[in-house]
Amino acid sequence: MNLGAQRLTRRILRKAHNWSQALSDVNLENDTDQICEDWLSLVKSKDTSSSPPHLPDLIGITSRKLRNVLSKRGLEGRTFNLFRDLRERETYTKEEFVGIIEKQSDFEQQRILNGLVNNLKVTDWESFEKSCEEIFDEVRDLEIDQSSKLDCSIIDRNGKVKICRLPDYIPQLSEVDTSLFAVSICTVDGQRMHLGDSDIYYTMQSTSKPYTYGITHAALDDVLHEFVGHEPSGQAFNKIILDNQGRPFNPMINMGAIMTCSLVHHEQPLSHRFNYFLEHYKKLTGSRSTLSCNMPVYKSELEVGFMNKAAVNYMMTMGCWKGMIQSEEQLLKNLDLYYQLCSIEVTTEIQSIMSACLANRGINPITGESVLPIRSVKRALSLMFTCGMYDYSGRFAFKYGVPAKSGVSGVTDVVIPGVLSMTIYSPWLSIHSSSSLLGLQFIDGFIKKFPYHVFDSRQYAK
Ligand SMILES: NC(=O)CC[C@H](N)C(=O)O
Repeated sequence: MNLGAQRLTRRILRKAHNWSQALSDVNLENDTDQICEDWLSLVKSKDTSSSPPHLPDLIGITSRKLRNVLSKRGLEGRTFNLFRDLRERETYTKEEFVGIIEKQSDFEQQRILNGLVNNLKVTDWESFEKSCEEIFDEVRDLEIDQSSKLDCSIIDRNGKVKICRLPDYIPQLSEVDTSLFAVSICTVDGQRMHLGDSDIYYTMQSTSKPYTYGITHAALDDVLHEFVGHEPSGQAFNKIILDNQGRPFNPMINMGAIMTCSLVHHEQPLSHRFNYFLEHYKKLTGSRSTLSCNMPVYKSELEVGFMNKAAVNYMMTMGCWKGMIQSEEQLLKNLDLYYQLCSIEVTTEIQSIMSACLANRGINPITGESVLPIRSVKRALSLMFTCGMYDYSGRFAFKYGVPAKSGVSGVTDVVIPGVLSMTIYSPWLSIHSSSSLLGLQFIDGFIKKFPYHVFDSRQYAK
């Protein structure tokens, strides 16, 4: 957090810093009955070596009570360091409790306070969650008629038949459990919701592209656009095509993403370059645990990615690297790096935090860390809006009006700037959009229910 933001946070904290008042809700969170029961069993227990405490002393604040209040508002206990410092069974007086809260970082204290006074992006979390669950259940129950290992048809929410297929051009991607379906949502205040198989790992594929772009843009600024454009191509993601200045059309399609990731630290060993991206990806997840590649998927792409090989050869022939690359070995290293980024494994729980950084000006809503500069986030979101869904981007923007990015593993990231992000995963791809059909269906239900289409003026109404 920069100095200005820290000062501001402190000021807000001091002003609203009546913890006693803020915590009154927690006290009302009535589990007094449980405490009485515990007390009675203590009194009745045979252990008379120490006299039982007075009942009123026990009716204080517990970690569990605070956790419950925050979780009803979408703030998960596991995202706070505070709960590591609090003992589960102990009951604290308000003063003791406040003392422990005040040991946490300013950012965390602000999050706790926001949770307690419900100063959050989604104020009626419980009904929001219920609506999302209803949409999720409706989409999960859509009729799927599987005609072969790779093909199926699905009757969508509007009763239309949609033909779907698994992306067998990367053989490992078709070796998947097609019944998987997961949605995770994360608001800019770090309120989170997970539905379905949200702890199952999949590879990010093209949903890595906005992050790779943001990280590269942060390092190189608009110089990067000397090598890659910003127009939608109107073509499939793997089409071999350059714009009228001889650049890949944009960083959201394969050619553009290969070019983008090749530009930073290109003189360094591949291991260093991969690690550079990985470290940034990790900060976006806000987690201390490592991220890694799915080896079979990575190898599968290397083995059979003939279109991408043709694409880099074509770009080389056309001088797209402007002399930066001299040999075939250097050329293929860039493709290798691109494949590594596509094969990074995440769950929707993890990825929704990454996309929430894009919704939140580049700041991780869980850790408070500023991971990407706002100017790079702005550009990444514009590109997602106009080019993120490949040759379906225009129709998607028209219908749903939100920045989004899809990947052939069946994942879709949606960002509603200043509000929330969602990551949806389900492997069946609509043959029209190369995007997850159930993902599109969830978005359809969500945007019909909540007016987040950028041109839906209801969301700006006072
Ligand atoms: N649309 C995608 O997700 C494509 C990514 C995939 N790794 C490829 O290069 O073809």
